Amino acid sequence: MVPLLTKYKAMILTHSSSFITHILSTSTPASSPLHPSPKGFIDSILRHKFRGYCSNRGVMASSIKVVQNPDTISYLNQRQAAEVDEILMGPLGFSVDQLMELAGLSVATAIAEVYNVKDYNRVLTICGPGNNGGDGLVAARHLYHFGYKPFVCYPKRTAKPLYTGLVTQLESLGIPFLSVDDLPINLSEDFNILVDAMFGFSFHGKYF
Ligand SMILES: NC(=O)C1=CN([C@@H]2O[C@H](COP(=O)(O)OP(=O)(O)OC[C@H]3O[C@@H](n4cnc5c(N)ncnc54)[C@H](OP(=O)(O)O)[C@@H]3O)[C@@H](O)[C@H]2O)[C@H](O)CC1
Repeated sequence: MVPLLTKYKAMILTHSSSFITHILSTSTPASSPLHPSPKGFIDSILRHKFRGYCSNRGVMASSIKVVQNPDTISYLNQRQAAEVDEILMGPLGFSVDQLMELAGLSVATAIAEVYNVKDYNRVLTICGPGNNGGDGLVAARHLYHFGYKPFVCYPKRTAKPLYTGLVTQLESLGIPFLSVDDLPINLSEDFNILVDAMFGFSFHGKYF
């Protein structure tokens, strides 16, 4: 299961998200065709698009390197992920909401490809206060449209229109918002899938 998730993490990173999707179920998911080589996809973006762009325009991005292991898994660290976003939102002209929509849709698509909606229906998305949390709100909306039963825990909200709009869209679909106190101690009792959208590359402090 871990390699699958890591592959998707790599794929999702190409859409500027450092999302990690955690699957709580212990049973093995049904296999399904994966996107051909996420590693190749991310390599091609980083090597050709960004580096090509940067060498043309003199923008420094040479510090972006894809770390690969022999099992064709690619990783970006925190700084590299932030650097990809800076390029996307700077010289390449993508907007935050455009990237957020792609990130959330990528997460929902990855889940739908690996975990069939019949056996893995109840999805809890835990959303943090920043853009990573916004990615999670978008993912919950797409999961609903894919036939899943999403639940959202969004304890620290922001009043910015981008986020209030995402919340309104979820409320209009009747997607339940749960407080932290509503959550069971053992999440796997109530949910099949947990989407961790708490923090992305702006996390500071220590992991524990
Ligand atoms: N171009 C973009 O920025 C896009 C990014 N995308 C995704 O968003 C994240 C990065 O989003 P960002 O808003 O910069 O930050 P985070 O979501 O990682 O979190 C910032 C908030 O988290 C709080 N924070 C950080 N560390 C802690 C901590 N240890 N304890 C409590 N709270 C913490 C932080 O609070 P501050 O008080 O420090 O301000 C912020 O509120 C990126 O990874 C992508 O996944 C989108 O895809 C769209 C484009």
